[in-house]
Amino acid sequence: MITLQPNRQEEAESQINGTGNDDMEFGADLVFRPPARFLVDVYLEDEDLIEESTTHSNDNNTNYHPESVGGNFDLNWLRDACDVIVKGSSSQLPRDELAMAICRVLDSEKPGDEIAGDLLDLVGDSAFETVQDLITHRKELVDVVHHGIFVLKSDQKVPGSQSRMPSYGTRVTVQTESELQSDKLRRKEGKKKQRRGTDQGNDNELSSMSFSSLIQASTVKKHHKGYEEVTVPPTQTAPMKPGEKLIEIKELDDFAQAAFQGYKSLNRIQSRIFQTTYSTNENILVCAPTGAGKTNIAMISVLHEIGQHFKDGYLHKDEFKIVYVAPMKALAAEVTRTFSHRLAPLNMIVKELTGDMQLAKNELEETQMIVTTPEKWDVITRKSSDMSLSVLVKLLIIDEVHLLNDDRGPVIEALVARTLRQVESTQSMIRIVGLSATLPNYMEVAQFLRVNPDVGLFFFDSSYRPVPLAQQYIGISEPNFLARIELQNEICYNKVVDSLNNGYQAMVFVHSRKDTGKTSEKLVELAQINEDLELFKNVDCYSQNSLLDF
Ligand SMILES: Nc1ncnc2c1ncn2[C@@H]1O[C@H](COP(=O)(O)OP(=O)(O)OP(=O)(O)O)[C@@H](O)[C@H]1O
Repeated sequence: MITLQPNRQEEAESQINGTGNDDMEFGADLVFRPPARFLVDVYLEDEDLIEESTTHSNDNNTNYHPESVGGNFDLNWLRDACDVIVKGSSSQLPRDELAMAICRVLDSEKPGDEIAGDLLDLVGDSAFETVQDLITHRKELVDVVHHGIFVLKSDQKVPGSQSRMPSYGTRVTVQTESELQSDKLRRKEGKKKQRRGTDQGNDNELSSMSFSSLIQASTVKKHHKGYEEVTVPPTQTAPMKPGEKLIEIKELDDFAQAAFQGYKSLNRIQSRIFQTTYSTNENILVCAPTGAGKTNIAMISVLHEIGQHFKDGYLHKDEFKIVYVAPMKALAAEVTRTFSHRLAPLNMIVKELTGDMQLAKNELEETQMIVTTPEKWDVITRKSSDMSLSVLVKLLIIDEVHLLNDDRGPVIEALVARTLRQVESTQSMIRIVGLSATLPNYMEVAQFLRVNPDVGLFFFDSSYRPVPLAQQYIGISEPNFLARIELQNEICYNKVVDSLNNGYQAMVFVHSRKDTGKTSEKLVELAQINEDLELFKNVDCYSQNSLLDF
């Protein structure tokens, strides 16, 4: 049985990211609980193989729709969904025509509730659940469509570049009933748009493209001799919302500005969480992609705590302690350095307390911010005999809280539980700030940290990355060991050269010190053979090691 119920995560996300219920897209608050799923094994570049490897558990049953592979709602998922619909005869259009028509509807400027009708017209009532998915994942799909258009357009701009799709013979314009229907639909959409006087932009581009070229352009898998390359395109940056602005450092209190020397403004994520983090005592959980600037979020919460103890222009340092739990000793050392340096103008003493760095009793007393690891803080707080330290803790920052799901989870869980018990038994306030990478179950983690999801939960997906991230994965299938290493070095060399030619730098990580020497020798050898040595010269600093010194 299919159950539709309000999706708490979507609901929370819309609140979190600042869209009120009024702006919520139709269907965004509904979650699909799937019936028994069937698997779709997708091989991206080879059409024949796709046909062979796409398996359905029940071809006669049209009342189901494909689950996304690995949670990705991309053009491959759309093609599979259309395949199911076409096989179930609920659409007159052939699969790719249907997929393209859906792309055009999704890419239109209409709001969610309006496109629902258009989508149902296209796919038929029996594919209602697919329409739900299309609306819920509209942004992801539109992003890949735009990426495909971009790739196709840039291919066309390269002089002499060949079309990615082979062309077969002459085009014959014999139209079937379904093609006529598709043309009619396109004309209807065009007329509607013209009437509205809207810019046809991508829509025109989409009309002149075939779905197969679009899917190829946004293809994630390429097959080369001896290896495969999987490309994950970058997620488009979420546009600024109306009224959204970056908070300038000069707007902060004077003492807070001292900790942000060298910064001009908070970034988007920091600006979004600023009010709750700096002006309230709410527990917070921030889930954001790597490199999003979570250290500064911790800093804002530290500054809030400092602000609480600034009285008559004097910081009452003996009234409070801040504990920062970092997942590893090396990170604890780095955090200690950063905070120590940045909080020095406020006379704050920041010390590391880990297995490597012990603190004497008097050192602990004069420290305001303790940077520790989960295990160390667990040991310290377990000693109920010595509560003098923990009673002074007013702020507990837990970095990388997603490790709750890891081996270290039970330790983090224990220290959070102990903190919460202390809050209850002493009726004193200890604010908890959780920082994490993007978590799928952020609602549960928020609940565990006693974060009010309406106020203190902030979830930012990869569209909020300050620098969009494109990823390429290469899998070498060459079975012979030596040939594999040879090929690996060649691929590495080509990637490095591409990067340097584009004006970027490149960093190569290998497994061991020995491999470092070997790999750099190989890169130099290849640079000599290809007469690329100039590219590897370190023009900025001759004295430092360059690849050619190896
Ligand atoms: N407001 C800002 N303005 C300019 N640069 C910033 C700002 N905030 C952070 N950065 C820079 O962004 C980079 C990433 O920040 P940070 O290391 O805090 O990210 P993170 O989210 O903690 O990443 P990770 O998940 O890898 O730990 C750093 O180089 C930092 O100096």
